[in-house]
Amino acid sequence: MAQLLTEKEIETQASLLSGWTVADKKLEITRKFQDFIQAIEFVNKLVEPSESAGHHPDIEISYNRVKIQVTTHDAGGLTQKDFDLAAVISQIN
Ligand SMILES: C[C@H](O)[C@H](O)[C@H]1CNC2=NC(N)=NC(=O)C2=N1
Repeated sequence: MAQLLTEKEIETQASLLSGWTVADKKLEITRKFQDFIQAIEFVNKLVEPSESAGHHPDIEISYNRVKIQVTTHDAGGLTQKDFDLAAVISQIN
């Protein structure tokens, strides 16, 4: 099982992620798109990297907004897997 990160490690790594917040042991970002179709197109782009990583975000879609939360459920908090996936998601438009 992936190792939980320390508070210091979380703080350091979160500072490198633009637009993400840390709350309740999760990384979170909300992206806003032109419309529902573009929001769904973005969500579909999350499939491949998530499957490749074997690590999957929690996704909430509200019309043109997509809220993404990443945490390691198996470990009960934030691990390196979460920051790695968040960095990949940050590159997707
Ligand atoms: C067996 C499978 O690899 C695990 O259940 C994976 C699947 N995807 C996952 N995704 C996330 N975000 N957290 C996990 O703990 C997790 N576990």
